Amino acid sequence: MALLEIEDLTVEFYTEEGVVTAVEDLSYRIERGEKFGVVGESGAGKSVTALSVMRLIESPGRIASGEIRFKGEDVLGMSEREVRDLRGQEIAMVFQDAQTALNPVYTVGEQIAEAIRHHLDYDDREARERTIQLLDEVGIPEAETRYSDYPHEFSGGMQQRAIIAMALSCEPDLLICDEPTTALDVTIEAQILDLIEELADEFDVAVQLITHDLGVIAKVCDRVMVMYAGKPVEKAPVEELYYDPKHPYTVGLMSSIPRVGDRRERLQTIPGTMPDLVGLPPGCSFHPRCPYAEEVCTLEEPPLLDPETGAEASGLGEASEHTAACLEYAGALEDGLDYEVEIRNSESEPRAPQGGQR
Ligand SMILES: Nc1ncnc2c1ncn2[C@@H]1O[C@H](COP(=O)(O)OP(=O)(O)OP(=O)(O)O)[C@@H](O)[C@H]1O
Repeated sequence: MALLEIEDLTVEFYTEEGVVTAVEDLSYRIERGEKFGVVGESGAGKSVTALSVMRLIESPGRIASGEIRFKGEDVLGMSEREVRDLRGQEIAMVFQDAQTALNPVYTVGEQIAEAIRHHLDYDDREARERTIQLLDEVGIPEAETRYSDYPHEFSGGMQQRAIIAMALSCEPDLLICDEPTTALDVTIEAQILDLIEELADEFDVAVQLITHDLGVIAKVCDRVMVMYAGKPVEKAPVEELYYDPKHPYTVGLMSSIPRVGDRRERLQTIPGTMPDLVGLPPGCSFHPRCPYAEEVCTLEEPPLLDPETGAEASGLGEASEHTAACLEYAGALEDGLDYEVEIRNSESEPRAPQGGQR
C-alpha cells in the first residue's frame, strides 16, 4: 500500500461560464518517503489536486468523483474531525506565499509553538524547546533569539524556512509544497530546495512538490507527473523524463528550463496558452499547441500509454513506470514525433532537449 493513492479524481467548479473541470480522471500514488513532483503551466490543476488531498476544495468547487486514500484510509469518507487530524498530523502544506501563512501579530516562535501544543501533547516549555530546535534545523541562525521576532523581521527566505519548520512541527508523513520558491530570488530558491530535500530525508517525510518549473523538479524529486489542462500527460522517474521525454508538452516544458541568472519568460517555447477548461478542444487537449498534431489528434483523446508497448496504463500505475498520453504510442500518428534530446554531460544538471521541427 502506497502512502497516498489518488484514483480517477475529477474536480469541478460551477462558474457563471459553465462547469470547469479543473482535474479529470487523475490517478497517482506517492510512496512513503518519496519525493514526487507535479509540474505544468498555470491552470493545469496542480493546486486543485493538492487541495483535494487535504479536502480543502470549497464552493463553487466539488470533488465530483474518484477516491483518495491516505495510508489506506478513505479520505473522502472521513468525518470533519478526522480530516482536521489528517491535516494537522499527517499531511502538512507549504504555500508559495509565506507572508499569508504567518500571522503578523504573533512572533514566529509563538506560532510554531502553538501548532506544536495543539497537535502534540507538549507543555509550554517543551513546545518552546522543540520550536527552537526546529528553527535551528531549518537553518535559522540564532534560533533562540529569533524565536521572539515578528514575521516582518524575517526576510522572505527566512519566512519560508519558518513555514517549513511549522509544517514539520507535527511530524507529518506527507509534506505538500505548492510553488514554495516562486516568490523568492534564485539564490534563496536554491537554498530552500536544498532544505526541502535534506529535511525530507532527515524527517523521513514524503514530499509532493508542485511547480511550473521542471528545473525545480530535477533538483529535488524522484518521480514526476506532468499535467496539462487537468490531466496527467506524462509520468516517469525523473531521470527518464529528462533523458527520454515522451510527450511533446514535456519536451516544450524542458526547452524552457531557465538557467541560473536567466529570468526570461518561462515556457516561451510552447506557443499558445492553456485552453479554456469550460470548452476543451476535442481529442487531445494539447493538439492546438502541438507541433506534431495530425487530424487524428483532433478526434481521439489519448490515455496514458506505455511508449514501448502501447499498452494502456492501469489505474495508479507502478512507481517505475514511464507513461505518456500521446497517440504516437497507439501507433496512430503518420509522421510520428520528431525531436531529439541533447544531453550535455559536461553540465552537472540534466539539460533540456531540443524540440524538433517538422
Ligand atoms: N475557486 C475557483 N473557482 C473557479 N474555478 C477555479 C477555482 N479554483 C480553480 N479553478 C479552476 O481550476 C483550474 C486549475 O487551477 P489550479 O489552481 O489547480 O491550477 P495550477 O496548475 O495550480 O496553476 P497555478 O500554477 O497558477 O497555481 C483553474 O484554471 C480554474 O479554471
